Amino acid sequence: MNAKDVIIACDFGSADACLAFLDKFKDEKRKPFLKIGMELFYAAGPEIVRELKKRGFKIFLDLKLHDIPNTVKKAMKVLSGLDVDMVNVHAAGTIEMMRAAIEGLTREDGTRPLLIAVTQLTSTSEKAMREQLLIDASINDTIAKYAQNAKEAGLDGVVCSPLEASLVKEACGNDFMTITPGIRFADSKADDQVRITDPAKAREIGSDYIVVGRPITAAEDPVAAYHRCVKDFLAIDLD
Ligand SMILES: O=C(O)c1cc(=O)[nH]c(=O)n1[C@@H]1O[C@H](COP(=O)(O)O)[C@@H](O)[C@H]1O
Repeated sequence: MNAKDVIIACDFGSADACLAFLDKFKDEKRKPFLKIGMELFYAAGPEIVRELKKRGFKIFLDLKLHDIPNTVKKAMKVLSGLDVDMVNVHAAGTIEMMRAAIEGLTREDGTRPLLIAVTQLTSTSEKAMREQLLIDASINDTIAKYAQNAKEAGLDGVVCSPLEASLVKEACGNDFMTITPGIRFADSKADDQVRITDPAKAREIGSDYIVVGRPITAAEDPVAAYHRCVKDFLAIDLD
């Protein structure tokens, strides 16, 4: 069975802001799994990744690569050297691009970080997909197909909304991982997310990892919000 965890999206504009946020978690028994996305990586560079690895955090480096296969392969080789735990690409880059990503990511000793593919962003509605991207298939069929492509390329799983976790498992098997942003507590606002649900429902549908940003980072008490996610998603009481 896949490991399950809550990943905090550290979407901050500087290393200092991120480290100040993480200071709030310094007395926690459970070290949170962290996601570093474009904002923090572009602001603080690889150094913030090294610093957080040195502090013992697991890191999902979310740079959503999407380019020609050769470029993705070479970029992945660089990211692999950062010793992160998980990285991602856009499945829309094709099976060839995803295969190149794995090649670049695989180190000389055969090890590599987990590689997952974004299917359709959780901010995309079926209407936007149809009218702007000219994809006529349903969201569910599109996600199942992109997940199958990712599996065929040899990836470990996909990013999708928690609402689609069970259909990905049906299409690709239980071991194929589902990493699911688009998490909101029933009493929090959706912001720019469209395909959302709460941590308890994500657990019920079968997500392996939930990715939670603003409901934790913008909360009055981020540690309490993290505990709430862990309790609802993992049934572990940290209080
Ligand atoms: O790849 C991702 O992590 C991702 C894919 C996706 O489809 N939707 C999505 O929201 N994300 C990321 O997940 C995080 C969600 O943040 P919040 O909306 O603040 O919880 C952000 O850092 C997004 O970049």
